[in-house]
Amino acid sequence: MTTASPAEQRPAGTAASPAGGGLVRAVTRRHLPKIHLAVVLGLAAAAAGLAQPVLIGDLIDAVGAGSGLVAPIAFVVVLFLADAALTSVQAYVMGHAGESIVYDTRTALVDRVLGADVAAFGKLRQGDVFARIVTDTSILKSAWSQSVAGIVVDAAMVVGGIALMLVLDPVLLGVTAVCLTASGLVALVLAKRLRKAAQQSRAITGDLGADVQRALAALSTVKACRAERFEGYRIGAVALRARRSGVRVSALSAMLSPAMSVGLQASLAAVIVTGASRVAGGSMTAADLTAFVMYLFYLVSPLVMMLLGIGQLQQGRAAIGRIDELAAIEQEPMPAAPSYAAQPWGAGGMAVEFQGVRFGYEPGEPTLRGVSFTAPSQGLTAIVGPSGAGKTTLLQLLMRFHEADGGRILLGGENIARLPLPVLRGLVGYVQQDSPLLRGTLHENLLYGVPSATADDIHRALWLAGLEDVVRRLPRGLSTEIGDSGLGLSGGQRQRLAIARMLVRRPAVLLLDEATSNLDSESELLLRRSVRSIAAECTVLSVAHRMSTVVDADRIVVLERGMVHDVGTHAELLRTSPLYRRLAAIQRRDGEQHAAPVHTEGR
Ligand SMILES: Nc1ncnc2c1ncn2[C@@H]1O[C@H](COP(=O)(O)OP(=O)(O)OP(=O)(O)O)[C@@H](O)[C@H]1O
Repeated sequence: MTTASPAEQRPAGTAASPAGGGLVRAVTRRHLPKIHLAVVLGLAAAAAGLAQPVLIGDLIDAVGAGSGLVAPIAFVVVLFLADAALTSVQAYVMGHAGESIVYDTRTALVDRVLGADVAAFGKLRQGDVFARIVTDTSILKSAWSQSVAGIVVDAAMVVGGIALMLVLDPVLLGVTAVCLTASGLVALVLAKRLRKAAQQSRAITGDLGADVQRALAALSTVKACRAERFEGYRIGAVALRARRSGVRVSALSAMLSPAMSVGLQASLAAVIVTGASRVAGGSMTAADLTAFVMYLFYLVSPLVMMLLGIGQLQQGRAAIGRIDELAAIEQEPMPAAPSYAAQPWGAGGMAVEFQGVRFGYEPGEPTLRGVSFTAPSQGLTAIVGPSGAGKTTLLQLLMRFHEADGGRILLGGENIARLPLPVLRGLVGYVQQDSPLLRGTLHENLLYGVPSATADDIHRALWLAGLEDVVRRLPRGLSTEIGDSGLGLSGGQRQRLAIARMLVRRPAVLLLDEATSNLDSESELLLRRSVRSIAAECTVLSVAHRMSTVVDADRIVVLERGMVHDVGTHAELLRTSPLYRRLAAIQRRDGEQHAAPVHTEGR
């Protein structure tokens, strides 16, 4: 086993991917060459487009003068073709850049979320996180990369067009400018509102994702409580808010381009009337008027596109804000190159020692108030106590999901605060309450996180967890598919599979959190045997729910209100610990009615 020094560990809040500076900006910077190429291609296409009215004006002059038409026609055709080719290549390059930005942002965001500090992640709504990773990032393509490049090209087209119109006839340009300025101001106001509406819409979409995820994650509970309609109405209400805000965004977007079109149509009417009188008065040629009107038409598309692009950019900025916010989530301290080699089978366990450990989830509200006890390097140590005593919290501190506020936790004599996280989590296996199984085969579940595990590792883990016979009886064996949450397996089988999955990793210490809460008597007996076998191989620290599992333990730690009350064997504690006797009595009384947990609701 090699370990990295704390200095090599990445401090919380900083990571390989930038958080504070804005993830999207950093990712976009990586793809700037492609965006620049797209802009250059777009500008070349714009130049080809802008030259067309001049050449068509020349063609009209040539027709009027009766001179040769072959060269002017050839120029116009070449420009048309060049314009079309440049535009399509530009669209492809831009699309490629957009997809690459979306891909890089998604993968970086997933890394940030997977590497997040457990407490920081716990404060987020999972559906909203999902919406940010999947939906908000998809907006980046159209609303960020494409619109930025599009705006640059369209703006160049507009500026170029206006310059050429100025050369052709400044008076007509003045008439055009008055009409366009009025509609431009309206468009700017609309764009501002659009940004606000888009921000709201993105936030409501996040709420919707969070609510749908909440209902789906607890579908059985929803059905058991006959709350389908309630959830339907609740989600429907958020969906209605999403619809309303989406409609508002669509309405504002829809008003943007007509606002400009009205200005253009008014300009066109004014230019034709003014231009016709200037041609009649001899101060302008018919060819110049034709070219001017063509420029006006040429301006329509880039102007409208530019305004649409600004609208999209506003929507994109709302998404970028949400993405950057998620990317800034606090990170666990991970070494740059995690290193851990699994223990060989039979290598034995590691002693776990809590020395005056203090911890509170909230400041001023201590959950653990100086916990001290030792779990020897082999055998089963059970932790019992009333509900809310802090049993699960103890295990989570040992996994370093949270950092202790005071005291030390030693693993094999080493302070776990000094162990790199991958090493610590390689040494300690944690089977939490309702350990989720993953959609896929039994085999995939067992190999989860340890693709290098051998067939021997798997068989030994299955044997220790008492699952060998169960798997042998399945027609498809380890290739049997299990659904989300392990649908298709009994509660006991699910739990033992979760334990086997941890055992494949060959941990030195196995933490079982209320691993027998779901089991019937037969499954529980099987599991008790398994735990005994496992305890012969490594340290087992088990938050026990039932007296029957505690009776076997080599050592029982009785926890109450965040403090160790007593430590001993079952027989010793029955003699010496009033609290333990009381817990046992409650369990016995309940057990006569039905097999119930060993803990009581806090006192
Ligand atoms: N993420 C959290 N944020 C804030 N408080 C928490 C959090 N998790 C647990 N607590 C609180 O910490 C206390 C100890 O919780 P813990 O889950 O460790 O108790 P426990 O002994 O395992 O209880 P049980 O037997 O009911 O599972 C409880 O008062 C609980 O409400």
